[in-house]
Amino acid sequence: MEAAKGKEKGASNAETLIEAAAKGDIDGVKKLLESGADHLHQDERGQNALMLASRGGHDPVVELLLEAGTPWNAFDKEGHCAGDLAMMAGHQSTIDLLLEAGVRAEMVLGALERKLGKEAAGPSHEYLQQRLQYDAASERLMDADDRAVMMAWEGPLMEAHAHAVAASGGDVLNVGFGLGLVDEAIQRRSPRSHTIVEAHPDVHARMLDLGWDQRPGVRILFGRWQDVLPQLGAQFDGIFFDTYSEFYGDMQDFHALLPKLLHPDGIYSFFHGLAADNAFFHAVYSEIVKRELASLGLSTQFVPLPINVADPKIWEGVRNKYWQLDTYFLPVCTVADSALEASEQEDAN
Ligand SMILES: C[S@@+](CC[C@H](N)C(=O)[O-])C[C@H]1O[C@@H](n2cnc3c(N)ncnc32)[C@H](O)[C@@H]1O
Repeated sequence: MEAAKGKEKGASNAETLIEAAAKGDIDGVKKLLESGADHLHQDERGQNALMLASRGGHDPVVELLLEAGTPWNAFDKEGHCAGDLAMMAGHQSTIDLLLEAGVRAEMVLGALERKLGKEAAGPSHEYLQQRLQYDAASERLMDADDRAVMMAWEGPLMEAHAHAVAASGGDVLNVGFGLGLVDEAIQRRSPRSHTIVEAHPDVHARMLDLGWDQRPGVRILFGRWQDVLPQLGAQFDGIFFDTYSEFYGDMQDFHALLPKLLHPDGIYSFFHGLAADNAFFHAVYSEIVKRELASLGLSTQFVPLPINVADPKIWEGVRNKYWQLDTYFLPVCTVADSALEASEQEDAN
């Protein structure tokens, strides 16, 4: 009887906490947290106190709940996290608070996972042993599980990536051939040299069938970038990276090669599909990758491009609807002025 009463009181305290958070009642929220109210509790719509405080733009309450340990990344029943609700309501300072919390949490988690070697046995090797299929119109490259490796709707994005990394000619490196969309767009810009790294035997065979090894300035390096790039000893004016079935940790490893691979005046870009099934998670990962590239001496700008892949026909027969958002943030990375100054200073000494 006593236990049941305690449980009832706990539930009603948690509901009161949600109400106080929704109103931005900081004193009420403080008192309820001190009395042990459950800040993880979600109401019938799946919303918790942090989500409601975020929707209302009540920054002091949001800060308090984050400090109390409410996770930034819980979802309500409609699939929205606190950051999505703040974004929908247009509360910029609340978005910034949640973004910072998300970035910090994910960076710590990522570092921990890497330390524990959780990503070591990645799916990449499995992928490289599967048979791939190009459809008749060359609009899709599918793996053996009906997952799309690359789709033609990305054409305009690939054109924009090629423009970013190859507009001024020079020596260009592309990692991952897929449908060859970005490589066609790079070729149209007549680069001095055009190096393509591709690991999958079926894709490599397709490249040879299409005569890519005969194209002007083209050099094909067949193998995983992890194996072929470290010993390359060349610098590029433009680099594009777009692989498949790899972890974020692989991308971090690739980025660690950039100080060697990228010419000081060069431009780096990558397919930015990080956490692309949720707008707020995507923003968190945009910030994480930007900070990590900054630690390698690169400065990143994201160029927003509208994108519309809502038509279900586009995804017919595809198991992985890997894009859900209406804006693509195209990354353009250059060597930061501070990194250039530091290297000039080193040369002078
Ligand atoms: C998404 S597709 C690239 C699409 C390409 N940007 C285009 O414009 O069509 C990814 C490509 O990366 C290749 N790939 C995957 N892992 C790789 C690795 N570790 N090294 C080199 N290529 C890899 C895949 O076989 C695939 O051809």
